[in-house]
Amino acid sequence: MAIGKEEREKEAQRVTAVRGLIQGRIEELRTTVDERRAEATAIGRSFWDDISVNADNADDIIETAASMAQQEHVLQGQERSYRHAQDALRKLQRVVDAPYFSRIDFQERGEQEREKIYIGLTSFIDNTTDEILIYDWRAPIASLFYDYPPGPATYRTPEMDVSGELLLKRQYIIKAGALQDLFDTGLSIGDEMLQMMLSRSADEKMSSIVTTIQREQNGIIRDDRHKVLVVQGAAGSGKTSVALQRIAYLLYKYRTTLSADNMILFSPNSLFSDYVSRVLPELGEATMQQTTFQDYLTHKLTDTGLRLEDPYDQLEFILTGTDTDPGYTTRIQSITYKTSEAFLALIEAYGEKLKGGGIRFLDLAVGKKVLITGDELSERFYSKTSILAIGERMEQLSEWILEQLEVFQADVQKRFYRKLVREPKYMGTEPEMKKMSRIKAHKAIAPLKEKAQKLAYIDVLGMYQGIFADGGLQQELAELTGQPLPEGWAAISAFTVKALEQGDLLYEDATPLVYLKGLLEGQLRIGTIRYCLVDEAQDYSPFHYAYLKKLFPRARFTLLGDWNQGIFTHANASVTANVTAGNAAAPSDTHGYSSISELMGEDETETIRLVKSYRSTREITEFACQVLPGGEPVEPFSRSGEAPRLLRAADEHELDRLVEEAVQHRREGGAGTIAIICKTERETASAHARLKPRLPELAWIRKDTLHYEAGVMILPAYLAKGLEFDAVIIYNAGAAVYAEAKERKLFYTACTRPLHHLDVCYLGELTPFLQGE
Ligand SMILES: Nc1ncnc2c1ncn2[C@@H]1O[C@H](COP(=O)(O)OP(=O)(O)OP(=O)(O)O)[C@@H](O)[C@H]1O
Repeated sequence: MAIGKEEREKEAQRVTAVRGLIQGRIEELRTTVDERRAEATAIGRSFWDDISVNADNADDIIETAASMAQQEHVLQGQERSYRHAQDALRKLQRVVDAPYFSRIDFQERGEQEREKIYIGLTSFIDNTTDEILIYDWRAPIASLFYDYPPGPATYRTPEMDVSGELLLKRQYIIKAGALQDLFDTGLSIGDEMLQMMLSRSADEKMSSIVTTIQREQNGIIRDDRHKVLVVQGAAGSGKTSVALQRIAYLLYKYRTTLSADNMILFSPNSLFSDYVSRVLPELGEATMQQTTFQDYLTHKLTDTGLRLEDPYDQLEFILTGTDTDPGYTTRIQSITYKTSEAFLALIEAYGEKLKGGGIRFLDLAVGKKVLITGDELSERFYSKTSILAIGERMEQLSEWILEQLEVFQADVQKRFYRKLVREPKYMGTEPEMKKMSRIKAHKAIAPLKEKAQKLAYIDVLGMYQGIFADGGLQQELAELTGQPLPEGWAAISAFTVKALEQGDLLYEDATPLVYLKGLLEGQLRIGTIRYCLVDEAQDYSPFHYAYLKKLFPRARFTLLGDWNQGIFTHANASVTANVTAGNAAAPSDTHGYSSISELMGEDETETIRLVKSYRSTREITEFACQVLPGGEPVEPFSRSGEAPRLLRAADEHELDRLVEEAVQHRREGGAGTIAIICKTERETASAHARLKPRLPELAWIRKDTLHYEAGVMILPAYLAKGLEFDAVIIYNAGAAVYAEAKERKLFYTACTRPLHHLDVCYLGELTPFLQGE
């Protein structure tokens, strides 16, 4: 129903009035902030003036201490209230130009009056009337807006469920403090508004979806019943958006007990982290710990001196190699086994066995002089039977080593001193010589102390290598786990030992090594993390999940992925089934999430599907879906656009020309971000070299690129994951490039990146994935 002129006027006046009140509050808060800042600084300055410092007798000392504690308390209080006022000010400054975006009218059952609830990014109360002029979108009642069409509706509060009738649902477009448009919505959250949001151009940074969250998304954002939430969401169904809205929601709901430090979000790469970095500040929340699993591994393995491979290089290997390449099959088998739960069980069995013996210790030496031998350390470690965990025993050993090192240091110092005294050329005074010998002794022993503190005297690498080099140990571990060693074990072992000896730590070895290290060092748990969110969850192996669960024992998990885009799981999925027959841990290509739920504990895991895809036009989504017949269901959003174009080239020269023309065409059509997507880094490099003279502005996105700007860019499909562009040009969708099973999902991922336009260029014959094969 159209909204009458009078009603529009009223709404426009309300916007102006509320804005005026917010502006007034902003002014008040500015003054408060200035005052509190001044007070806090003044207290800091006069801190010592107001304290009676007296240390004549015990009573005076106690009094002085009490006085200091009191002053400090006042100071902390002042600082807190200053920060509080500053936060409030920032929040209001952020919303003053668009104070709210929707309204619902709700009549609670048994009540005569309808309540008008205006919803915005942050709540706002009129100080004189105590009326809530704006509700925070995360308030319990606000969920009515996201969950129901007009009619009967219920929302949940911490105490109870509240039912009633939703009488009106209205949306506003407010810009620069003025009402531009408003409309009432019926069924879902205004198709009109959503259409508008989705028709926009892609940005180089992601935006929040707070004004148009859909019901199924809202359920995930607000879920607090499940310990593990697994979301299988189609490409473009809003998984990343939901993850970020959920973080903001949790920070609001548990604001007295939860801070951003208690949460961690694993993103696929730094480029992606940058892409999503604007959403939380836009929602008024502090950004949180955002990391990649690779960063975590690097941090844990800095001291090993090994060259750590990154997952993209591993993927590049998988994609560019073929079964006929020497060592290819072995590496695939190796990856498969090392990412499985079976290998995790083997490492755990190893950890158990080490309680009784077998830990390898390194000698602690200064230059060639060994101070404590590895054997001595081993003897000491295993001399007493202990009920303590390995990590705790290791800590005790570390303390003992540090004590020994103190003794050595004193000894070394004496020797240095004697040497100086005997040295006729040296004419220093006694205190000078003492000081000098102290410094020298400290310098000599300091690296060993650091080693002891970091437990770097454990030969973790040697022990990990032992799993592959020591036949007796292998058999023992296989028996302990009750699982046979995988197919191709001898070749896998030789291959692993060779890589380690060359100083290379392959990606598939990194997590197991860190895990073994954690078992030995006892530093496996990070108890402060209460929420762990994993985006692109399909790219993590069963080993990763088992590891994350141990790493964050107190955390609730939200794992968001699309097993249609599981390009990393190729090696896990296809071969693990053979290797660990009977072991359900390996994600099968289409049901990865069910095995995750087994891993994380079925009773505590809820799996939710998001099938509606919002990113691309209907034509693009339907086009992409033919690539994966029988894949996860995808339902396109009803936004129409131009059909994807198939552009055939007879030779490479023509291919370059076609791509160039497609770029020009899209640019003339107004596309702001245009991505040329290749299969691999190798293909990207050569395509970039050929296209650059034709397109001088072409930007090459690589795995270490930290952010990108609007414009024309070229990148491999696996880096385009999670990102979106106005127009995508597939560089070469020829049968020579995309034909094998392992390339299918990669191709699908590339096709699902555009918002508005997709051009599929190809050389010679078209990929069978688009010919219904
Ligand atoms: N409720 C919504 N309202 C407005 N836009 C939405 C909504 N849900 C998703 N979108 C938009 O759809 C696009 C895809 O969202 P997002 O990147 O979160 O999806 P995804 O499931 O993580 O995608 P993929 O797995 O393909 O990377 C984004 O532009 C996002 O803003």
